[in-house]
Amino acid sequence: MLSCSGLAGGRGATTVFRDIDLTVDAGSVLALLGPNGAGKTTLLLTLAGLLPVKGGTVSLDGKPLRGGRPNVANAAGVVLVPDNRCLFNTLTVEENLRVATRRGGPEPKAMLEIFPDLEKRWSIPAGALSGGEQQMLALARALIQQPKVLLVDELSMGLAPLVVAALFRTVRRIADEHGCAVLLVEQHVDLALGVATQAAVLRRGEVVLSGPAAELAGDSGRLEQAYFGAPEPAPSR
Ligand SMILES: Nc1ncnc2c1ncn2[C@@H]1O[C@H](COP(=O)(O)OP(=O)(O)OP(=O)(O)O)[C@@H](O)[C@H]1O
Repeated sequence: MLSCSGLAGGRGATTVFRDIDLTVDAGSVLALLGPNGAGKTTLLLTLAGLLPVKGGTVSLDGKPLRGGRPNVANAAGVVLVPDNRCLFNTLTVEENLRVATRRGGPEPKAMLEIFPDLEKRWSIPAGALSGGEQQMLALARALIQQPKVLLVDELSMGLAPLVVAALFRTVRRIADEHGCAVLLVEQHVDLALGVATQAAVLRRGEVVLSGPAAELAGDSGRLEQAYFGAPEPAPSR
């Protein structure tokens, strides 16, 4: 459903990633892994239209998606859950959802089906929620927009592993039940591979390893090498 080919992007005059070929099918989760500074967030922001495309193409359902236009990407069904959540902290849970509703789309209450824990927090400001609840709200605010493609950046940041595991199960449910193509940027490699269909490792702006998530989960050696590069040869005496 979402694919990019030969994609290059970056910040200002700096190219951060290049030659990226990725496809995420409807109903599947692609875990985008890699060390700090590899370019994962920059790639997500580019797919969301928040940073310009410097080369290559992005397409959605086979149709080209013009780069550098967040409103165009969003209207086409690409929705970003940013790593800092970007909630309206002084608005209530319900109000945060209401500002994201679409004409003819679901009402805020419909989100309780998949996020039942938000019900007891319905009328309090988003800024007063726990980190896990805020992340639920950020996901619910994305889901209410009926995304075709969900771009999720470091859902786990600052959260306890048990909370992260529950959130990841919800992400998988969103892919399964809503048919979204999900691109999940994550540092918790094991948790991400546990819910992903496919995975790719980005290092220094290039995809250095990709394949079925279950296959990569069982091959820590290849993953480690993709993260850190080939070991230096031992110095000869
Ligand atoms: N606002 C910015 N202005 C200029 N360069 C930036 C900016 N943000 C990030 N960069 C640079 O872009 C490169 C890729 O950063 P990016 O945040 O995309 O990596 P990442 O893989 O998401 O890493 P992390 O896991 O640490 O968030 C890095 O070299 C970083 O220094």
